[in-house]
Amino acid sequence: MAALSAPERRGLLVILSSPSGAGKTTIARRLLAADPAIRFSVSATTRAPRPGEVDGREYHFVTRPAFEAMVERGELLEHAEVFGNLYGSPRLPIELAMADGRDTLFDIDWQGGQQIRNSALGREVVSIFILPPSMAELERRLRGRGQDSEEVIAGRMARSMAEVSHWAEYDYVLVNRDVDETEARVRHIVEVERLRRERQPWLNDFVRSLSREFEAAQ
Ligand SMILES: Nc1ncnc2c1ncn2[C@@H]1O[C@H](COP(=O)(O)OP(=O)(O)OP(=O)(O)O)[C@@H](O)[C@H]1O
Ligand SMILES: Nc1nc2c(ncn2[C@@H]2O[C@H](COP(=O)(O)O)[C@@H](O)[C@H]2O)c(=O)[nH]1
Repeated sequence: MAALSAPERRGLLVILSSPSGAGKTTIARRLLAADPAIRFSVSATTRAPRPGEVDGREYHFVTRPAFEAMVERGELLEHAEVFGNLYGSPRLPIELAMADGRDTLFDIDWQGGQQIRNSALGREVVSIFILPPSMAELERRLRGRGQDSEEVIAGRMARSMAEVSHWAEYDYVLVNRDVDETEARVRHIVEVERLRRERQPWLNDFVRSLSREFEAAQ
């Protein structure tokens, strides 16, 4: 009989969203370092790189016409304008990971989260919204990051409640007070979601084998 080509389990699409500065990139980096079974969806963006950001690692930095051509060719699973720049998740690496039963982590805004949840891949989505402990702390974190001008920080603070207003669309909501605690909670969520029955197709064969063993012992 031909070998089954289906993966042992379906890959998860883990979406992290939050107002800018609440800490999702920090949490995403820690999760990726701790869990080699999960890969990061490197977005395309028209935003300029921040100091230390590397093309192809944090983002694929592209021009607006190049981004628009990707949209035109259907190469992005979702895309949105955020803070005046375009951002989008390349479709091909996500589909390859899913076909292989590997998990993908997204650091995207609510618009992208909504588009992926409403796509054909929506059943595989686990969405997590991260809240700051307070708006004053959010502003402190944006400033403390030391990578954005006062004008950019003011723009992101001005948009923060618009992002927060989508919190109830997410499966899980965490307040990021302590980074170790938030990381641990996100890891627990991923572990538990991997154990959902529908994400373990091999269980059908396994339970059939238990049944055969049971019958043989009668
Ligand atoms: N629990 C925490 N306590 C204190 N500082 C934190 C915590 N989590 C993250 N930070 C700090 O807050 C700043 C913003 O975090 P980060 O860049 O991860 O936010 P973000 O949500 O990814 O923002 P953006 O949407 O702009 O990418 C960073 O300097 C980070 O080190
Ligand atoms: N809809 C999408 N949003 C994205 C994507 N990549 C990042 N983002 C979100 O944009 C803001 C700003 O990010 P920054 O790196 O400029 O601070 C933040 O909320 C990200 O989550 C994407 O592919 N699609």
